[in-house]
Amino acid sequence: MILLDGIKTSQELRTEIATEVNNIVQNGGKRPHLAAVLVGNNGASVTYVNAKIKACEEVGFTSTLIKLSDTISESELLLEVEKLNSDPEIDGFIVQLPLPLQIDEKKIILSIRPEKDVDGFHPENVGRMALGMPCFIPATPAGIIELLDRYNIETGGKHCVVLGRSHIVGQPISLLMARNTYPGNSTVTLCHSHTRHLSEIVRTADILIAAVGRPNFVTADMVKEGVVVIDVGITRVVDKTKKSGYRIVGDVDFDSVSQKAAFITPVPGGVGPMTIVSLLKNTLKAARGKKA
Ligand SMILES: NC(=O)C1=CN([C@@H]2O[C@H](COP(=O)(O)OP(=O)(O)OC[C@H]3O[C@@H](n4cnc5c(N)ncnc54)[C@H](OP(=O)(O)O)[C@@H]3O)[C@@H](O)[C@H]2O)C=CC1
Ligand SMILES: Nc1nc(=O)c2c([nH]1)NC[C@@H]1CN(c3ccc(C(=O)N[C@@H](CCC(=O)O)C(=O)O)cc3)C=[N+]21
Repeated sequence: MILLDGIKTSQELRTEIATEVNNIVQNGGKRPHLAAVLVGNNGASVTYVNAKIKACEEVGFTSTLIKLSDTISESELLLEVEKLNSDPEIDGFIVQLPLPLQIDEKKIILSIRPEKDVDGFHPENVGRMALGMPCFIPATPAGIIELLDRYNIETGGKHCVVLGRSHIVGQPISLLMARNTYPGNSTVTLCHSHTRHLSEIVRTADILIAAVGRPNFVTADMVKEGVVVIDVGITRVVDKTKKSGYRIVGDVDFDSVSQKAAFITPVPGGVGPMTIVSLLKNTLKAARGKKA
């Protein structure tokens, strides 16, 4: 079994990005600038946004964190987005999801300028991705593709089973695995809560991408020998032995599944760090795009 090490791989990528930032600055260019909007103080969201800001500092980006109250109205948040849209200093920005119930996420996503939409959530970017046109690919699927690529994992002609059809993970990774470039050219089956005979389908997977958000959902009896396993799931479970009071559990029962897998991502330390570095890559691309 080979561990798909997201910490090591993302560190390599961060070093590459930092080198490019240095080149830009030495040639008189401006540092890429990412802004993140955080509404409220949901524990996981605070952790992720802080991790994104820290990653920006590491590669030499400028970053701005905009913290807003969870009682903010939709129109107030739309105004914040508009400010970022029209601020020439900002190359790209994200609005951390989920948002409070009084705010319609779709409206917010639609209001983001596609050229600054480094999350790749705007319909223009989603449509472009589906058509294989230049776009921002959402960070989590982009990170998975990068990991497969860096470990030279064969994907052509393989059966890739995706668990979960969310717009931020399951749906885009299904499209990417099916497209006609490497990594891709897989035969994709997309499963969700209405899928029948899910275990039987998973057992036929050469590549399994799990994004359901249910701890230890995939067990060893459900996978075949030699499977490549990408575990996207992140669930916090109470653990009093930890200083934080919780530990993070993936969608895959790592201890048993890793005994049958050829490659597997750990949780934490797999897809998560790749997501963050992919956001940096998108921001670098946004910064470059403006010059062209
Ligand atoms: N590592 C990273 O960078 C990231 C990790 N995550 C994590 O990935 C997980 C998934 O997140 P996200 O994609 O936002 O998921 P959502 O919660 O939006 O969607 C979950 C999907 O799983 C499906 N599902 C749920 N239960 C079952 C079941 N019993 N059988 C089959 N399908 C099921 C749902 O089906 P249906 O559509 O029918 O409801 C849905 O499509 C979470 O743990 C999240 O924290 C998310 C983003 C990034
Ligand atoms: N607009 C928006 N864009 C997102 O990209 C987005 C979002 N909203 N909302 C939530 C999900 C989730 N997500 C993660 C990012 C990093 C880790 C990550 O770094 N995970 C670490 C562990 C972090 C921890 O300690 O909790 C790891 O897996 O090693 C996890 C999850 C981005 N998302």
